[in-house]
Amino acid sequence: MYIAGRAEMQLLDQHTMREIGLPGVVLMENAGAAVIKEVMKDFPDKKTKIAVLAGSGNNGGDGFVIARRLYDFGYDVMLICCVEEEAIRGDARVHYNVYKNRRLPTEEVKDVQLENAEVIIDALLGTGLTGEVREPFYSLIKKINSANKYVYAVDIPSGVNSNNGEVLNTAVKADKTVTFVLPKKGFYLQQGPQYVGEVICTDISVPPHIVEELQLELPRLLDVKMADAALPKRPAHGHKGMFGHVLVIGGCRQYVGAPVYTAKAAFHTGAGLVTLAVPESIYPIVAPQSSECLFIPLQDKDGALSAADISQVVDFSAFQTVVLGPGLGRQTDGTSLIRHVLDELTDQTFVIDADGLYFAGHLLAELKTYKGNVIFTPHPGEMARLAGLSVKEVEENRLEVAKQFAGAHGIYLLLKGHRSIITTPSGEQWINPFGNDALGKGGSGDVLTGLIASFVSQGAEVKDALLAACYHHAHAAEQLGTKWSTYGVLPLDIIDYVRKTL
Ligand SMILES: NC(=O)C1=CN([C@@H]2O[C@H](COP(=O)(O)OP(=O)(O)OC[C@H]3O[C@@H](n4cnc5c(N)ncnc54)[C@H](O)[C@@H]3O)[C@@H](O)[C@H]2O)[C@@H](O)CC1
Ligand SMILES: [K+]
Repeated sequence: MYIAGRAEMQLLDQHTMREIGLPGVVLMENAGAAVIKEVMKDFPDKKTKIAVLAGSGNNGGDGFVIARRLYDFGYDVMLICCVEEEAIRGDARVHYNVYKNRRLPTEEVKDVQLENAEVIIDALLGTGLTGEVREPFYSLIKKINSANKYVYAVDIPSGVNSNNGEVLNTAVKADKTVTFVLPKKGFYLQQGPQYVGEVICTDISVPPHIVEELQLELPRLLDVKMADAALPKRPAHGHKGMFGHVLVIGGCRQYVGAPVYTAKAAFHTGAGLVTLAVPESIYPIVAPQSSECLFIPLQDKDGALSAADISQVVDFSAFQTVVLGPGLGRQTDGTSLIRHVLDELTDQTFVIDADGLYFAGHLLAELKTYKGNVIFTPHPGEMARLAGLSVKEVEENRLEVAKQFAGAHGIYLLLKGHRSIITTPSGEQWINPFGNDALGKGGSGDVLTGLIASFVSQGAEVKDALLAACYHHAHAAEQLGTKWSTYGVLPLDIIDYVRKTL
């Protein structure tokens, strides 16, 4: 499914109204009907007291439809029209008039008693929000959030920017957001995820194929079906040679576990063979922890990898996927190391992670001319460094920064963080809506890198490997977080869960 921002939603709505000829008031009626369908499913008892708060724009217009239809189904409704009648215009005014012509009751804003309601429906502000939330909405949103009731957001929680998820001063904290046509980008960016609750995307008769017709380049939402289709297929007659050989280069005296997590994640999820190339001083510690792997101890200098001997010691032609970076540290001459590796690679997929990215920033031109696929997996801090931006700038423009960087340097980019973004060199993008704080722990990223390498080695296209890896990594965190708690899930638990549920 695609996700859209304000301008794209306006394009889709306008196209449906102007080119197709379906009037806006019909779309609004459908939008209201879609919301009450959800409410009636969740609260079948008609005695439920429901407060609908409506603003002046089309989001408010949806609110008038919702209140009318809930009355007609026999619910105990309180419509609070939060603006002066004269401010309501266009399609919203049509539905306001319909509501009034039906002689249905409205309540004054000053009399709002949300304590009496069991359910609150927020139809104050939708995709038309600009700037900080102003009065009277600011105070109303505060009231909604402190009322401690079940809250539905109509299209988007009021106060959340639909383009980038920014919440400037306040926003409704919804339990469920019933959104129209497509989920909004803001649900998955910046503060947005903290406000949307469960997202239900509904059809209001805007034809879904017009995204392609209008040639809109929209990011997509990663879903289970996509992740399933993206998993590499394993023929029953497959042998270890068919499932690929992953090389993991990394580790230093300080970070012994990181390369182990990457290697285990790769091997335990189907790679045929995994070799760990680590500094020889930590080899005696690493080897007993990962006896399923092959080893190449490399020269080291003060407990970190020395680049000097890698070309002589490693036969790179044996590997389908090379990972560089987990636990590498910054004491090594990482730039030379990457250069040596690049000299030896022919067309293997090259995954650069963690401190590998610290050095890779100096070699973007060389990486661009490399024949094989290159994958970068930065977190926002690493992304900021690579792109020459602040973390704030990255976080405020995650989709744009990722697209620009991947395109300019010809790499596949996984921009990590809550709601990771996958970008191909040609600019296709997916947002991963799964995952939780169980992944907020050292080692999680190393596991994710191992999953990516594993799936590439088993024959998945790079984009598919990224989709499958992100989904399974995040899904494991959600499942284990529910089964236990998000406090105690460890990187090895993630590997074990993915291993058992692929
Ligand atoms: N035909 C359409 O365009 C459809 C639109 N729909 C609804 O319409 C919404 C978009 O409608 P609009 O574009 O009219 O915009 P909104 O209804 O989201 O907001 C516009 C109104 O909010 C006020 N406003 C904007 N920023 C504010 C701020 N920071 N503080 C206080 N007030 C502020 C504006 O003055 C204006 O009155 C969608 O989110 C959706 O709910 C649906 O009814 C489906 C069809
Ligand atoms: K809203």
